Amino acid sequence: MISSERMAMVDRNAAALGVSTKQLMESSGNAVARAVRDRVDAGDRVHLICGRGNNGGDAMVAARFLDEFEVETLLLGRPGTIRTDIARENWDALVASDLPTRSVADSRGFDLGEIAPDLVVDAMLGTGVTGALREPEATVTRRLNAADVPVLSVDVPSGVDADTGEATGVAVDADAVVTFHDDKPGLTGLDADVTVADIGIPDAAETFVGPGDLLALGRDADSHKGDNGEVLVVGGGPYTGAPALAARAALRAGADLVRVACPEPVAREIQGYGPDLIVRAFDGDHLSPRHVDDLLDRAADQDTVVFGPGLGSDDATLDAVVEFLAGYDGRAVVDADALQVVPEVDTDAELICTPHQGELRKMGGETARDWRERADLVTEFAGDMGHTLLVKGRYDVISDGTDTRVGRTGNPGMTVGGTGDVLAGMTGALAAQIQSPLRAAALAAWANGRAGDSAADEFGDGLAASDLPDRIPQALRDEGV
Ligand SMILES: NC(=O)C1=CN([C@@H]2O[C@H](COP(=O)(O)OP(=O)(O)OC[C@H]3O[C@@H](n4cnc5c(N)ncnc54)[C@H](O)[C@@H]3O)[C@@H](O)[C@H]2O)[C@H](O)CC1
Ligand SMILES: [K+]
Repeated sequence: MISSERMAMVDRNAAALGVSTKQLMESSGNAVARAVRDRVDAGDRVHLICGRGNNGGDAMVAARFLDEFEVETLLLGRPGTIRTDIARENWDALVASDLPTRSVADSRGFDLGEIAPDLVVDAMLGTGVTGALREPEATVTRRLNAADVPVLSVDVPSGVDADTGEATGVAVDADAVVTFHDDKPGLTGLDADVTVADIGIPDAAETFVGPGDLLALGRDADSHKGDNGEVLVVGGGPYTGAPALAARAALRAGADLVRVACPEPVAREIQGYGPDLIVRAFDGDHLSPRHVDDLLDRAADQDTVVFGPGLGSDDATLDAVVEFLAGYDGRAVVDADALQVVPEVDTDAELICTPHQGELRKMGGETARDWRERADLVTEFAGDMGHTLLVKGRYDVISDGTDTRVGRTGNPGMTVGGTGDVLAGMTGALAAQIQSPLRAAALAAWANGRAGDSAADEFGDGLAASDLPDRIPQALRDEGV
């Protein structure tokens, strides 16, 4: 089962792996042809009704595979209004091959003819539908539903929302649907005969985080201050640089406001990093239980809290972590020394834990050399814990116990101290902007590795964690393939 949002990410990841959307359309069209052959006999009449998007494109490909039938390909709209290159190229190929095509500017030109065809292929719209069907699709749909002709829908019956199965307006009442790659939630309730066709998308497009996962980071143009998240970093103690690295990474990953709660000596140092960070010191030189109530107040109106960079593992500090998590019910990234107490804490918080493999074992998790084995172990442990895990390694494994992704970016130079703080800060910022903790953590792992790869291009194994934050914006851009 796959959502249309996730399908778009997987499409993009497939393209980045070298399997272009045009190749996927060719496979989709071939799958449509196979579904046609399952329903009608050689010599029968088949009408393909095409929209102006890639759903239409699928049927334009299918038309090349259906020589044994009497096929007509009908485009709803003028060829110049076909919206994608790959659909238009397939339309042009039909015209150039002198295969029977017709295009109608509106529904007046649409009729099923005196003798209705033996099968109509509905390729007007698929996952690209928005709102109630407009003209000419609406009238064509009504005529189709009124006619007594078998209908095979491509990917989704036109007008039906692939995720919900609902239709805002009219929708094609399909007898059969051939959908691609994986079943769609909106198809389960339909009384149509649904076939799922494999269209050659490599599993890697789903398993490995790629540029498609950036689609989770939709940035609406009119977002204003506070929309892209407020992050509180709680860190510092024996280590002063860690909270600053995490905070700068959060800023560079698009958080609007980043506050740092840290011991006084650390605050003085971070103040030196300039005006971008709002620093709130707490007394003493390490986090203790007496600080927890005030921290819970401050955390209450933040989108995410990044807990742990540089806190150290003093007993009082770990007690404070337990008390904070027991009293916190928001979203938090937990990193470094704070991680070891997570399994014992009963919390309503939505946690993203970012251990390396040593810290995972300290939490009671198991790890393995082979990343596939590690992925299974991490998935199981995340499920047991009820939190999202991002386990860092040559291959990062990210899981919420149900879905699991693997990050393959990064390089050995990143074992230098501090890259984990950058990752924690970026995870906090993305988790403040993306609803799914798993998607936020997967994107953070992938972008952190890309920032590290960019730093390694320049500094080799001499890269420092402080080289990473400024490379995050580029790492979060899809430079296309
Ligand atoms: N990996 C895959 O699953 C692949 C799927 N493919 C097919 O691509 C479509 C999605 O194509 P897309 O171009 O994004 O959108 P559609 O063709 O579904 O529809 C867009 C088209 O429809 C118009 N439109 C949108 N809403 C309405 C409306 N309410 N009324 C009228 N017209 C509407 C819009 O203007 C566009 O013209 C997917 O379903 C698969 O069939 C690819 O083949 C590749 C791989
Ligand atoms: K369709």
